Amino acid sequence: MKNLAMLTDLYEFTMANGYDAVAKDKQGIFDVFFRQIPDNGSFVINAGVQQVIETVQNLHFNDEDIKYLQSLQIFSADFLDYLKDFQFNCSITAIPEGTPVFPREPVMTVRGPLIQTQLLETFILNILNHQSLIATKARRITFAAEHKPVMEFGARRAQGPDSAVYGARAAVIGGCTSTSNILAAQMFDIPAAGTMAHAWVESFPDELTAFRKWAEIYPDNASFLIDTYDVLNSGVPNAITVFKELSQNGQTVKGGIRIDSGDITQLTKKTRQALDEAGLPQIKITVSNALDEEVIQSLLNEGAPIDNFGVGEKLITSASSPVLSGVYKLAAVVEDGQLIPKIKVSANRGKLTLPGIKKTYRLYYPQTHQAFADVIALEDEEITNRLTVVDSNPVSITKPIQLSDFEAVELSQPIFLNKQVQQLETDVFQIQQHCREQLTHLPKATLRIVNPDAYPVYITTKLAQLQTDLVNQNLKN
Ligand SMILES: Nc1ncnc2c1ncn2[C@@H]1O[C@H](COP(=O)(O)OP(=O)(O)OP(=O)(O)O)[C@@H](O)[C@H]1O
Ligand SMILES: O=P(O)(O)OC[C@H]1O[C@H](OP(=O)(O)OP(=O)(O)O)[C@H](O)[C@@H]1O
Ligand SMILES: O=C(O)c1cccnc1
Repeated sequence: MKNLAMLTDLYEFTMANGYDAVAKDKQGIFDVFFRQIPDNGSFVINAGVQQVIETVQNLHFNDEDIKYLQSLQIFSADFLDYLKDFQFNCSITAIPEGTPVFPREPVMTVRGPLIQTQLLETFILNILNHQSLIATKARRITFAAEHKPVMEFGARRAQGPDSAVYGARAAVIGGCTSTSNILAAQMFDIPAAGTMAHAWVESFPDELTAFRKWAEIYPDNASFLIDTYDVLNSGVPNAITVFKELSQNGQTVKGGIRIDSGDITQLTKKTRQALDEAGLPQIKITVSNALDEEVIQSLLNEGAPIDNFGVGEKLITSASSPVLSGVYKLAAVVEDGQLIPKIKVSANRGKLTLPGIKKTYRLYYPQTHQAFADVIALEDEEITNRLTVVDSNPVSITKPIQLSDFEAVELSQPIFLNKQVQQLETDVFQIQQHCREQLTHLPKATLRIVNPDAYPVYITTKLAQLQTDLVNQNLKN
């Protein structure tokens, strides 16, 4: 992971410089959370924690950085010395990657010297917002694909190299099975997959020769792109001819075809029929062309016989909902050993923050192990089997609710403590498996991609009281 120490907004540096001058010993506790879910979904798939940890482990300011900051002529010599000898000294708890998370739940909490916690804001949000956005989109797309393999094809349309590489990682967390992006495949141990481009077909005098040459080089698993000229009148018959030539020695040939334009339902139905009639039922059909969860759902509803999907631009850019506005908010400071909860009260009541150090619990029915709500509590609260809670959404006006007979599982884990990485799953397919497993416990109506049911996220009455007290106190000041 690159050193992202300088990937921060100027105001983080000016505040850190100020803390160095007037609040050197103060500690800060910051929470990362989301308020709104992309595509009117009901949850986000948490992703990017590993890259945050790799970044903080490698955080330093080199001579060039110090020289540049000095040239701005706004930072004290003391602060620049502090940066020169920067020793990362914060602790981080986080909800594991792949976990579905809901609005207002702290997905990551950073605690440490205010000077440091402040400097981390921008790159932490940059990493978590990006990867969680793409993992969430990938979950929608792979859910629509009904567990047929989805290959990530987006590198060429991603918004820059990092988005291609880390987007491919996030896409796998959200459910993709492979990527065409060789760098991401190499870095994260993801199967590399692909077919061929129109250029291969065009580079030969005719399509049949193009397929034959490809089959000579890749006889064990040839995948032909059949829409360069005419799918049904040229692509399909030529592919069948070459598959038959390949199987002349009596072996069952493995392979596939890809269709990348036109009405995919009609073309795949006719292609499937022709392949089956030619005795080639094992040949797989892959489709691509600006696919997303809506198109995929529509194709499968129409009964299109598709084995694999290749999905690029709409996935890697989360085109239908390209922003995840996760935020990093101060929840408390520690001054002279005393914890002081903090709150942001803005004109927009929806932006009211949750003060104090908190824990998030997922509540399950003990018999079915189905999750029915999450609760955010203050860290020292005991979550017993009887609990009075209120809606966590500050704009909703509802009465307190009694919850009983549940199993509560805390979602966050210590990830980085005493300069050491604690529990951190790094295998992307293990993370994908965790995601899949977690989703099986959520209500079916919450998983829907169109108009999903909102999943309840509550706060304890103690936390609600602290929030109200701090609002009143701050309005008085
Ligand atoms: N049966 C279908 N139902 C819903 N959407 C479909 C269906 N078949 C194709 N699509 C989608 O419709 C969109 C437009 O398809 P079309 O073939 O017109 O694309 P195009 O980009 O104009 O073609 P080309 O890639 O050849 O330039 C694509 O997103 C494609 O995936
Ligand atoms: O459509 P996506 O979901 O991004 O999938 C990847 C696209 O990339 C390739 O297209 P190419 O770059 O050759 O462009 P074209 O299909 O628009 O001609 C491929 O043939 C797919 O159409
Ligand atoms: O291998 C493929 O078929 C592929 C790879 C990237 C983009 N479009 C298609």
